Amino acid sequence: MVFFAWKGYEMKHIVIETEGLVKTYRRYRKKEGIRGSIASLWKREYEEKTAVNQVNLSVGEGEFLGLIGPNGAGKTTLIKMLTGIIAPTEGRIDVMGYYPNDLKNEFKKQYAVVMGQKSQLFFELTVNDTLRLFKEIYEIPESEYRKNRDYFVGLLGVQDLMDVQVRTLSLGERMKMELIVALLHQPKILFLDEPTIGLDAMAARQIRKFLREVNEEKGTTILLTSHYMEDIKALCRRTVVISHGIKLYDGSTDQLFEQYQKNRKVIVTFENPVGDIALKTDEIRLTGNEPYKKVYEAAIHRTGELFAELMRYNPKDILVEEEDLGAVVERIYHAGTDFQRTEDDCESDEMTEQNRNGKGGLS
Ligand SMILES: Nc1ncnc2c1ncn2[C@@H]1O[C@H](COP(=O)(O)OP(=O)(O)OP(=O)(O)O)[C@@H](O)[C@H]1O
Repeated sequence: MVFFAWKGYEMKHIVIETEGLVKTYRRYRKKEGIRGSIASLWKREYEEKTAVNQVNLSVGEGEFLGLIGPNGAGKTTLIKMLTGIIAPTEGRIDVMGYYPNDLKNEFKKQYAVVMGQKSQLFFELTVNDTLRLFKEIYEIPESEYRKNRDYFVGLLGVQDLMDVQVRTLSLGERMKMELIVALLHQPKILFLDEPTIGLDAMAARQIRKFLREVNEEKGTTILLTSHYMEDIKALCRRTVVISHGIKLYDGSTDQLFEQYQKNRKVIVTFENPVGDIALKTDEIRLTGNEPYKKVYEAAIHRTGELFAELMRYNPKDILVEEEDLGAVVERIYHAGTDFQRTEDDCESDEMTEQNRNGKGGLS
């Protein structure tokens, strides 16, 4: 694989380091139907799935790192290894001087993990009681607890929700509470797996603002996975892209989008029904066509032209979204293999070596 050096970041004290990290799962496979069930009583068939494959990663203290990749890329598996939930199959892993899967208490007190799809709150308790419970679990002294609670509650503006039962919170409110609970003990590293999943634009924006502030003010190292390019663009100076468990890119987020994001998604709605508005170019494609709504995929440099055309139809609203992650990942993947074919020289050898050392760039 190929690599270009990324000079945009000076690595400070390293808090996460992996070398040749591999996780292979073994899962049971059963053929369909009763015959399959009976056959499996005698002979069980297993398949192996390498979810994370030879990943080298170094994360400096205070970094806000994005981790992106399509479904099944291995992001959650990587986070589970970094937080000690599962042990790696191979490779070296060091998080703040610990081997995470030893699950030492001192280690567990220094990080927090928030998974958008799983809650660690107690649904029957009120928010206040839930926070108190976590104070006890993490053995946080009273004054520190009050100071941290007031700071985070104030920052997210959720003072009015402290006495309500967790089960009555909306999705966005619940995610805010998950973040407060996770940060109460002032962890050095915060792992976030899809924290804005399912949230409306307003709640997602508030959470992004909050996370930026926590990273800047408290110096918390944050590792964020998200399917939303907006999250990554707004928050992470550096991004790692993985696909099929392999690290494809490790470097500047700006550079990633400049080089590999070619299109924008444009969604336009109308008061009155409108027929086809197709532009005669491959660079602006109509991908959704309903009487009151059209969806386009347009090359970034041609969006102006598209807007001009749409304005002629008196649109109610025009929304511009980032391109889907899958297309960007595919482009990175092909860029890597094309480059490898044409520039098989000393420079790329040297770069590949640097990449093995986990120092960043297209791998
Ligand atoms: N416990 C498990 N046993 C067997 N295979 C697993 C297990 N957990 C995950 N996998 C497989 O490993 C691969 C990586 O899964 P993982 O959940 O890490 O991906 P992901 O990048 O987080 O995906 P998503 O974005 O969909 O959450 C997938 O192919 C998945 O089916």
